[in-house]
Amino acid sequence: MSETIPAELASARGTIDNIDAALIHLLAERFKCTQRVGHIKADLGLPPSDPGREAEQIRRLRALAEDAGLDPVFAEKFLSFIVEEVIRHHVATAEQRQSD
Ligand SMILES: C=C(O[C@@H]1C=C(C(=O)O)C=C[C@H]1O)C(=O)O
Repeated sequence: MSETIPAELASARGTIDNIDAALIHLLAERFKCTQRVGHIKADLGLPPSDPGREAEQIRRLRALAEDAGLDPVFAEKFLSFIVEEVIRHHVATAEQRQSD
């Protein structure tokens, strides 16, 4: 089915695609950084998760979201989704270290 997309819609979608690409690159850099943290923790025998640090991040990101006009509940859910994955990686890194 061929349909003509209005120029304004195509332009908005182009911006969405650019933002999504930026998000993917930002997430990739964040995960490279948390991977380093995972190795440091494994070296030092620190636990994979740090609930105190997470509470501080939630407080900070909720405030940033409110200032930016983003739903703070969504911001917290988004952070928790990412942190859950990071902790899974940290557990795997620690287990790998123990079996080496
Ligand atoms: C990256 C860390 O490990 C975990 C993951 C966090 C994150 O992804 O921001 C924050 C706290 C920790 O539960 C850390 O301790 O800094």
